[in-house]
Amino acid sequence: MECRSNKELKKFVREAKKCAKYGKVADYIPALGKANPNDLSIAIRYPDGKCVSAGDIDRKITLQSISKVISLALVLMDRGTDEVFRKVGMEPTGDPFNSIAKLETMAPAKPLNPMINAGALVVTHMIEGSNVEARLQRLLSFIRKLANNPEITMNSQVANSEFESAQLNRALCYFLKQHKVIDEDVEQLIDLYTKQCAIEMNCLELARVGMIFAMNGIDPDSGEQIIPEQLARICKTFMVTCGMYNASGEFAIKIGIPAKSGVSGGIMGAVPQKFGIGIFGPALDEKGNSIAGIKLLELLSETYQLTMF
Ligand SMILES: NC(=O)CC[C@H](N)C(=O)O
Repeated sequence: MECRSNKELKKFVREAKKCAKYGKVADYIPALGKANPNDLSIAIRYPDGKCVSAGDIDRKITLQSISKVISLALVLMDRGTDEVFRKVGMEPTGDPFNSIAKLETMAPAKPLNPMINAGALVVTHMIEGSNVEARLQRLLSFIRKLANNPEITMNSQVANSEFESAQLNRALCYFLKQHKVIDEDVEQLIDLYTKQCAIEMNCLELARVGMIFAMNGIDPDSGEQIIPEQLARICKTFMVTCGMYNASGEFAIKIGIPAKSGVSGGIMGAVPQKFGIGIFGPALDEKGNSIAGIKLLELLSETYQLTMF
């Protein structure tokens, strides 16, 4: 059984919205602090082209940490698994996404996984190109293909706002540079990383990207294998084990689908072989996940038995 009507989805959104008041909009990136905590929207994109949605689905949101799974797919395609996993690990962490603690206790200083900031910075470091602009364009053209919109771009106001305030991410970079995990100029890497996080799209496009992962890298509209199957599987596995930060275990038990969230309040879901989900609900819980977005996924998972376990 699947949700195939906007009306039904609206009912779930109304119910899930009730818990938005218990969350808080992220404001450590000042530009994100302006979001309305009561917003909640969702789109579901099926491989047969059908789409159902509820809420303000034209509103664009910045990807933030959702971009980590996309940059990982690109870098795995460009450099192969051996090179990538020499520099970043495959294990979940019980720490918050921006924590520096485990880096210090790991020898060599290898970030535990690509979904925490330390690991994502290493992945972004590996995006190929001669300068920041060329590397950003490379990532953007990949994302435009996944979302099927050649106009997708980044929000420079949000990028600048994060660039000004990303001192913790700078600290992670300097630590990684000291230990020779990265070797580029830190300001340059922060420039590219904050631009990557500020790439924006609406829920429908986010659901389409989720669908490509759900379909193991195939674009069902064109039949093209955009991401090799084995690499799409790796990305989905990280979504399950680390995609919801240090709440990934509870999320796997309660909801049971590969998903990746971002501090803008976005969640991208990939229900294997079935559909992609894009959610926007900016009020976050204490771990940085959309509080109403998780409730909404819980309701959907219960109703339509979406768990993959
Ligand atoms: N969890 C997130 O979405 C983090 C992304 C954000 N740009 C940061 O690095 O802090």
